[in-house]
Amino acid sequence: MTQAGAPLASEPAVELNGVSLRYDTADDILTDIDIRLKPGTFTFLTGPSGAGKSSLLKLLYLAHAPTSGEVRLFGQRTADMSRNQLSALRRRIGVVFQDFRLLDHLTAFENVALPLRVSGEKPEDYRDEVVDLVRWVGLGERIHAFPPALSGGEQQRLAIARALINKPDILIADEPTGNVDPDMARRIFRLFIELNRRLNTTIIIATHDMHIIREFKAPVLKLQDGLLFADSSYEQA
Ligand SMILES: Nc1ncnc2c1ncn2[C@@H]1O[C@H](COP(=O)(O)OP(=O)(O)OP(=O)(O)O)[C@@H](O)[C@H]1O
Repeated sequence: MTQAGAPLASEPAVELNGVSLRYDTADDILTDIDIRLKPGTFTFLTGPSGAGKSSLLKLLYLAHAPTSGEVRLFGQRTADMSRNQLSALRRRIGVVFQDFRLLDHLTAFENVALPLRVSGEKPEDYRDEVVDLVRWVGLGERIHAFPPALSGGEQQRLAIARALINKPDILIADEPTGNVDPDMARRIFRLFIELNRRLNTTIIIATHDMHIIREFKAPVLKLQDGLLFADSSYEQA
């Protein structure tokens, strides 16, 4: 089997083949989903509340395994992987969670640095990189603040910085503008677009926000009753 490493240019970054997901319920939450996303693409995932968006994202960031079908990332079949291989693959995926999951007792700087600290890097080696990233998301003045003292938009941007510190090949964000006003939502999306263009990061964003989808024209995958549809209506906006 291929080891975790740089994606082959010809392989999709994300590939789902006939994926279904059922929790401990009788019915499928997701049914027979096929997705292929090339490296460097930007994709929206939308659909009504309860349609299964978060569940689908969890399959992509390897928090759940599908009930049937296969999930491949960077051309590698994830079902056959050992724990170490899955951990290596997860390090290539940045996730911005719906509820941020920031640690309240750590400063903005420490929250962003945490993934590097956990992987054994020394503060003197990562300090500048963390400061640059915190500035890039517009929180340079708030770098020593603790999350409870930050606004919703500031916490959101801090969660984005933390998801990016490992320079992931894939960024997955679940409703990243759910708690912010339209101006802040636009500002956050500009960061995602810049990241996608500058670093060729593959980006998948679940959102209900049709204004954002229309404004930032990108392919849309729509979930409805557990089925996935490609929606090209953004082209007419
Ligand atoms: N761990 C779980 N165990 C059992 N059922 C679950 C679990 N997680 C989600 N569900 C159910 O799966 C369905 C899809 O939930 P999911 O959170 O994926 O939808 P969503 O489209 O992200 O919704 P929203 O837009 O409201 O966040 C819902 O009916 C939910 O209750």
